[in-house]
Amino acid sequence: MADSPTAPHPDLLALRHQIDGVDRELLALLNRRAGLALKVGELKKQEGSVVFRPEREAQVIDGLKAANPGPLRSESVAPIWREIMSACRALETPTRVAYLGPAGTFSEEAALGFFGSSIVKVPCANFDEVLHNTVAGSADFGVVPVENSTEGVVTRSLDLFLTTPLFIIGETSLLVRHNLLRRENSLEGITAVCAHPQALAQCHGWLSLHLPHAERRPVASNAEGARLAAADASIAAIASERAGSEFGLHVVSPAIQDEAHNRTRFAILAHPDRHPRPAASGHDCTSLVVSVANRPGAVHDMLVPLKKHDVSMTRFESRPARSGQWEYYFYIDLQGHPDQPHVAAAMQELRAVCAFFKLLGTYPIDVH
Ligand SMILES: O=C(O)C(=O)C[C@]1(C(=O)O)C=C[C@@H](O)C=C1
Repeated sequence: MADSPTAPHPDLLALRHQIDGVDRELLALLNRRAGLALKVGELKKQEGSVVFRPEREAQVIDGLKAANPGPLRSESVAPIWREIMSACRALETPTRVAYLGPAGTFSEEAALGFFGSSIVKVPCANFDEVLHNTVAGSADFGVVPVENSTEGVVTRSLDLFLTTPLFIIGETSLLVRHNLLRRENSLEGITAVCAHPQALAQCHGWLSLHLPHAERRPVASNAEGARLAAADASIAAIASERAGSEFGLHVVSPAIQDEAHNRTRFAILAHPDRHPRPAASGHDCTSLVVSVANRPGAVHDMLVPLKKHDVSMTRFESRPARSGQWEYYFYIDLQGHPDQPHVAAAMQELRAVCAFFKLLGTYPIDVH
């Protein structure tokens, strides 16, 4: 039953009074924490070391999740402390993050989810520009999508990894819900649907069923599609709810992606000259790209060191080397950190059997 505006229940008033008291205590504690982070920041400045430590943040969250007595849900712990640490980090130094813009993209959501909202946003026109800004130093970190659970790898990102001097220092994954957005709250009269090619592909089944005659028009980002839909009532966009409110559009149909559990995984990149490789956190992933000679058994030989040293492979992806010789690059994720002797030994032996070997990064596994 709805609250009566005139006579709130006396117990409700008493409970709210207690909540106000707890909030004041929390605020005092958060400020005490912020004061300590400021001191850490001073120390780091003296030592000339970097502020953002993904492995430390992962350990803080892991530790709190393990210690959480409830009733606060365990999955609430990570987002709350990510925001707290984001605010503390911002007191130490600004964190400039490049991602595929404009406002309202899933890349922006991934950047905010990973770094928290106390960041300086550097929205970019495409993935190449994200990497360029991060290499040039106009951003401290770059965020790019790597793979989607429905559509597979984001090929442009993997191809860029091959040559970039940047290093992967973190990962984050996002549940991607696509919505059909439009100025009018109806499906009538839609002549074109504008979205990023990945989003169009992830909603292929729904579009064929509900808008079979509408043109599917690929654009640079979903937010760009939303911008076009805001300017023309005959255009619909596929984008997040956030993009919808950003551009004043109706959610005509929510969650139109063909897979209910459609997730996209993003890599967080930094320049190794300005950011050290994250130390081992205890739950780490190491990403490599390798190639082997085009001869029988070469791929098998590549896997032998991993089996020998008991290193799990969590991902194995191939991309054509574009040599015209049916040669491939293999993108491999290993469980563990090169500071662990068995991982180091496996990597050393793997390197010896590879024609090409590049360490893409080592980073804490995403914690939810
Ligand atoms: O422990 C540190 O190194 C800090 O700077 C503090 C803190 C935090 O708020 O807990 C903030 C930023 C770092 O990324 C890690 C942790």
